[in-house]
Amino acid sequence: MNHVYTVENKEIDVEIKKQKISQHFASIIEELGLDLNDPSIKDTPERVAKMLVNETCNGLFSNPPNITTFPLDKNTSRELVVIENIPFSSLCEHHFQPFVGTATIAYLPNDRVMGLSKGARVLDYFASRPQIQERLTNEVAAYLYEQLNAKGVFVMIKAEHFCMKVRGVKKHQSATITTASLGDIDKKDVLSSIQLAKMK
Ligand SMILES: Nc1nc2c(ncn2[C@@H]2O[C@H](COP(=O)(O)OP(=O)(O)OP(=O)(O)O)[C@@H](O)[C@H]2O)c(=O)[nH]1
Ligand SMILES: [Zn+2]
Repeated sequence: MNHVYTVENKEIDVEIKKQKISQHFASIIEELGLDLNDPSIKDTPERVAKMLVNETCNGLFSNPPNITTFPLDKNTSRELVVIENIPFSSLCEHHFQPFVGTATIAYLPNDRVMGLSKGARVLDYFASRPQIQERLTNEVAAYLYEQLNAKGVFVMIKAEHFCMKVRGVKKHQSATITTASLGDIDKKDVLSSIQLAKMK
């Protein structure tokens, strides 16, 4: 297996990255006064490094997914496509605590439609890096807008931040909603589509 990836023209050896992060995290554990020889803790530096590189920060060490698209023919709707309630988790760059929620992705096709799963793949890719929610919202919208050659793209994210739940202000119930609209799309049309679909 090749462990060297080229991201934005930079070669990254993820195995070396994991080793270095593991060493740094071992220092943090030691500094906290915990026993690195404890059988339950001894592999924690490696576990944390593996989690960061392979999972929660993997978007820093990999390239964005390819988007499968299909040409629009004369029998295919050219109207708004809305994919709602896509769950995700990401990492707040201020405290390295998770933020967790759902996204709604909508686009107005131009000449192609997107494979439906690809919106969720793009969300997961950009979510896998430390950041703020506003940037995540905009990155997902910008990537889809460019890749789909869409008339317009709208992304809405609703998330709970653990940095606000388990520490700091400790506001367990609050959620943050962020939106990004690019091109020719009216967020009111997206929201009324969602409302219409809920009507019995
Ligand atoms: N805009 C934005 N702010 C965020 C996000 N995630 C965390 N924050 C905020 O970033 C701010 C960092 O503030 P600081 O004052 O530097 O950090 P702090 O002293 O730990 O702040 P408290 O969380 O209030 O204890 C906090 O208000 C967080 O709630 C995000 O996704 N978007
Ligand atoms: Zn946060």
